[in-house]
Amino acid sequence: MEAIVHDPAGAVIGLDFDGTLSPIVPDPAQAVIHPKAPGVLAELGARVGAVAIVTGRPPATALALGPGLADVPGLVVLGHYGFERWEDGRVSAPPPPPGVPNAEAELPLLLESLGVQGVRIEDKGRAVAVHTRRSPDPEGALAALREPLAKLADKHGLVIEPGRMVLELRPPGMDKGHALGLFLTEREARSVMFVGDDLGDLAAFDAVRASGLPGVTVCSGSTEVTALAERADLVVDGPDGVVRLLEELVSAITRS
Ligand SMILES: O=P(O)(O)OC[C@H]1O[C@H](O[C@H]2O[C@H](CO)[C@@H](O)[C@H](O)[C@H]2O)[C@H](O)[C@@H](O)[C@@H]1O
Repeated sequence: MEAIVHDPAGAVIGLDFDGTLSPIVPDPAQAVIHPKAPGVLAELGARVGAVAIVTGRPPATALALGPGLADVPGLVVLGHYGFERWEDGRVSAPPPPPGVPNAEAELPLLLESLGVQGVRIEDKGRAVAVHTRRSPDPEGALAALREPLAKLADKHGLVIEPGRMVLELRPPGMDKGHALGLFLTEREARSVMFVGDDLGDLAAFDAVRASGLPGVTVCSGSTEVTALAERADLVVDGPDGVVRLLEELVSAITRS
């Protein structure tokens, strides 16, 4: 943290979206960014080298669920685990993989045959997520789906990304660690902080360590996922705690 405060122009601040900047809610479409997050990110964006949101969401969705984010100075959104990039109002991305619509077409019949209740499909364009949070038995449904969805993903050249009451079928070849590592190199970062809450963020924690830069990994803590807290330098209390930490960081940079 000291390196970030003393040389903010060299710092990259990476943040996950759901569970980190946006509190977890039952319906993914109803998620909304913490009301104080866009403001504090704007303060930060004006002071550090770069602020990047690294998320499993498509960038357009993260921006729609985060009104005000588009005004954060220099913000970059690395969405779809890094496959899609939003910057200066423009999205760049490789062509969408054909495996996703094919797998998605098979999902309704597969879910029916498994008899799991209350499971929701989220069409994400270049990925498809199967959510169990609103099932009567979210953990049980997740366990019942793990193997059949892994087989379906494999059949269509996709991989499974596990998360908080969700299994996502997405193309291989990218993760948050790779995305963050490339971004740190591109920006010639001299320090880094990454904040996340879910299993997909572990790769970004690894990228912080692998960069060899002075870096800090922060877990947006929850009772749902404990693996991240065990690996983090710092654990804060969910999105409220993340916002407080960012406010403290802005104050420390301003004072120094
Ligand atoms: O990388 P992230 O920004 O953390 O995105 C990961 C997934 O987040 C979303 O699902 C999660 O948040 C939902 C809304 O709070 C919640 O209902 C769900 O249980 C969580 O898993 C999103 O819907 C997925 O597409 C993202 O991949």
